[in-house]
Amino acid sequence: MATQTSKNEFSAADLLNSALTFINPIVTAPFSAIQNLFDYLGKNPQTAAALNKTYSLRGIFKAAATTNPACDQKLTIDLSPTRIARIPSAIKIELAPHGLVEILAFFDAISQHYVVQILTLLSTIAGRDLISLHANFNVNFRIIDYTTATASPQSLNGCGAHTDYGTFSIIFQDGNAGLEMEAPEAPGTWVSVPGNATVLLCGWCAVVLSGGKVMAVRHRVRRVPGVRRLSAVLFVAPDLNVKLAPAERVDAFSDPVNQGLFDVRWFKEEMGKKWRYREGNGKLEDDGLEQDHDIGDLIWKSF
Ligand SMILES: O=C(O)CCC(=O)C(=O)O
Ligand SMILES: [Fe+2]
Repeated sequence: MATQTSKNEFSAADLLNSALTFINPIVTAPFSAIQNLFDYLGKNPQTAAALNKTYSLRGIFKAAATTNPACDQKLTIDLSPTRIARIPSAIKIELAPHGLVEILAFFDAISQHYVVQILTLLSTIAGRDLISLHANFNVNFRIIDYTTATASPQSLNGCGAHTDYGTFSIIFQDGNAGLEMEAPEAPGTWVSVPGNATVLLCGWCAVVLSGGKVMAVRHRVRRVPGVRRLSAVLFVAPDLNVKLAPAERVDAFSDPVNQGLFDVRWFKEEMGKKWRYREGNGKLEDDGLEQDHDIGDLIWKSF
């Protein structure tokens, strides 16, 4: 179960024993800059459209929540290094004073401090070197606005239940509660995470690469109608060409996973299809569950 005390530093034992670890981050997330950037793009739809054109494959600023009541009721901005590299300098210069510079500096500081440190701890647990599987810095920096100006103002659904796809994620919150984790010992029971906590949790890739020694935790976000909540998430995943397989055969894993038939690129795409469906068009309550069932079926052996 989760440790309730935040720590400056944490150990492999903390990660091993908790589905979710509370951390006391070296810097706090710049929520006024985050709010500025959302507000600016909301008021300047031409800039938002120009920004999205630069990464049309998956988008950068996703605002479906304001038009489509059937999706998660939030806005997101994805600032992965690949996306940032493609944004023309004119747009970067326009957005710089509206939060972009501060937000990127924050994510840089956080990833420089934590990525290798946490991969080192996870390597101890996994009994294999995970750092070499993360050589290409396959990360995403996401900011999220659980806005009140939403297509479905009464909806409680901010983000449906899911397990992150990658190795680990660090979630920063603005003080407003809403994040919930599923109790590992009582599936279906949701425990709220305090709104001012910063949490570290692991995803599917960590489970598989560690041969099941690292736990991933299902989580979701409930909205409070009328309350705006902001969060910032660092997602860290293995390189896209890494084979999603344990170092040694694990009986509980499916044959394709044990044989190394999937790579991270394929897995991300597979999860992404279901994710986009949910973010864009899905039914509200249960599709996170469905997504996890489908992914669980790929990974675990069926008995
Ligand atoms: O906004 C949050 O607190 C968590 C978001 C999340 O779990 C995700 O985007 O994967
Ligand atoms: Fe998540």
